[in-house]
Amino acid sequence: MDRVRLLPVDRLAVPEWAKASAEVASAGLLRSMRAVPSVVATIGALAWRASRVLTATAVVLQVVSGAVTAFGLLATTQVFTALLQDSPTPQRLSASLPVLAVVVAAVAARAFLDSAVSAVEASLRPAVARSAEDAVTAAAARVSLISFEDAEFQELVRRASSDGLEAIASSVRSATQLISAVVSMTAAVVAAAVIDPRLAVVLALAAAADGWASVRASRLGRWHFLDTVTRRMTKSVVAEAATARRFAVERHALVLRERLLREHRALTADLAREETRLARRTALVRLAGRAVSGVGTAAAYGVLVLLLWTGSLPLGVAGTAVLAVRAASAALTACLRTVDLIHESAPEVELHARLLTEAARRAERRTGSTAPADPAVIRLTAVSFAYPGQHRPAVRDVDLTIRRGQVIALVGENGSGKTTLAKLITGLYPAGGGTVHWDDVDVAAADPDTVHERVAVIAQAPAEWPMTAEHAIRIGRHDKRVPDAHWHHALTASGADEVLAALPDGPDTVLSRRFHNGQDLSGGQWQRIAIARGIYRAAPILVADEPTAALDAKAEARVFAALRAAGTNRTTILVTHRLANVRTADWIVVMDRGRIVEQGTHDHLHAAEGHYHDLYETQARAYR
Ligand SMILES: Nc1ncnc2c1ncn2[C@@H]1O[C@H](COP(=O)(O)OP(=O)(O)OP(=O)(O)O)[C@@H](O)[C@H]1O
Repeated sequence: MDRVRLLPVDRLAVPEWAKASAEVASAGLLRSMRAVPSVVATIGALAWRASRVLTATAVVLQVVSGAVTAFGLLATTQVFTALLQDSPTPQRLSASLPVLAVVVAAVAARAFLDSAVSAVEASLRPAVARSAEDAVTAAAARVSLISFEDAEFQELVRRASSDGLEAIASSVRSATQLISAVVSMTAAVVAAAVIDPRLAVVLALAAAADGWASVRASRLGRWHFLDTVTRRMTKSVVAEAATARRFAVERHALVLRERLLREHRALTADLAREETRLARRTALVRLAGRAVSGVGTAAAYGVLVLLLWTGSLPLGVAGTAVLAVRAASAALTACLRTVDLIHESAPEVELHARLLTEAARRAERRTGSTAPADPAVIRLTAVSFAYPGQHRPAVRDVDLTIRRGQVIALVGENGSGKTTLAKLITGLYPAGGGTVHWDDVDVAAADPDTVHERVAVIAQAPAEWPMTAEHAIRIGRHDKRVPDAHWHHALTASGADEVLAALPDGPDTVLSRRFHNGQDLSGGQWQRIAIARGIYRAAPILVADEPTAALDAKAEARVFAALRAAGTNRTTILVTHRLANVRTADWIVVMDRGRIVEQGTHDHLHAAEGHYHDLYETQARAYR
């Protein structure tokens, strides 16, 4: 069997987000504890916002529960003291009965309060999750368009909406458990200290070892996660390549299925071996923890016996001490575990606040200034633009004037900056340097919605809107009633009329294969729908970015005729490599490596025998 490696697993770098786990894995208990207040505060604030009543109820129940526990323990001392009196048994029993009833009532109350806390937490968790999810979705939806080009921000959105929300939901439980454990422990320690302060020391001894073992085991789990994270990611990439629809045709045609399966199996076996190794090491650590804990508990009881022996602790009090030791031990172990869990989820919980802050910074600002409804002149002055995280500008030092009603063609080689320039002209992307004016309004200072209202875009890779065919066309003007003359024009000019006629339910056909009666379209059919959507939007500025790349010759001719026929009502920015179609454009702008290298009419540029002439002649030769 060949050892298939489509990805160089051993050389893949651990992603940035996973590195936070290394920090958690190497942290000591004190560092873990320092992470707790901020997580508990974040969760508390989210809970308070989600439901004040439930949050307040949870806190009150926890405090009452602690008070009842302490009270119960103190009352137990009375029971023991009554039982251990120097008198006949029936008398001792009857003397202890009233306090015994109090102890039983305290135990019952504690059980009831614990259930109530669980019930409140069960209602609070989904409420917090819902409110956090709503905040994340709203924040991510309201950012400016350019934010979607920023890979780091996109990664933050992705992680805050998956890992972040999960961590918040689980931290609600951890925070409740931590508070519960702290309250129980405080109750036991307070009760012990009231009886005899030396007992408080005894309690700490007994609980420490078990807590150490549980923290150590979870550290092992985290190192294991770091060791295997790139292999897990590779496995999921391979699984996707082996099963996802978007790879299906090439997967079959390239006869890749068995290779992918073999790689998937090899990775799965490798990870399974690591899991087994981890399970073995964890079991050993837990065993060691139990052993040390046993010694700790023995030491605690030893101290108790010593106190009894020396007569410095009455027998009745010692009985209560045993109960307090057990309660505190369980509470301290739970406490350490939850501290560890909270520290572990801290980086993910923190994503929530980070996303909200970052999204607020990137939110489309409202300036109150309105873009002109139908600009007569669009003027770019020394415009430059670099994509987020890129040093090299995609567009540099562009000066350009466009007049209403013109068809402007942007031409040039792949990557020369045509699409980017079209987005700058239409105010979809903000200029990094220089200015874009629509009449006398600086587009950067106008409310983005008022700018977008004036623009229709036929994108290079149009969105395949998963809705009915009719709505996929109407979506840019859903306030208008169809059918009207404009609707028919959009359908016939784009050739979408033929697409609708061929669909099983016509315009009502759902364009998504996720639904049983849904339908997918061919590339050219999707493009016709996108062109119809662009024309139907009837905006004063239309950007058509490679609108006919997937169209047949007849449909292409129809579309270009329609774009040219828009007349003085519409300014059209046409990005295309089909130079035969730009001959009739009013103005041709030739781009090379982000700069405008030539501009003019076809005749003028062709006669100049420069860059445009070369591009044009190369294509024309192929037809001659
Ligand atoms: N989202 C992005 N992030 C980073 N760089 C980008 C992004 N989109 C485009 N670029 C870069 O910006 C430059 C201009 O790209 P643009 O898409 O404007 O070119 P184009 O002329 O429209 O190309 P094509 O003819 O291939 O469509 C290219 O170097 C490209 O690699």
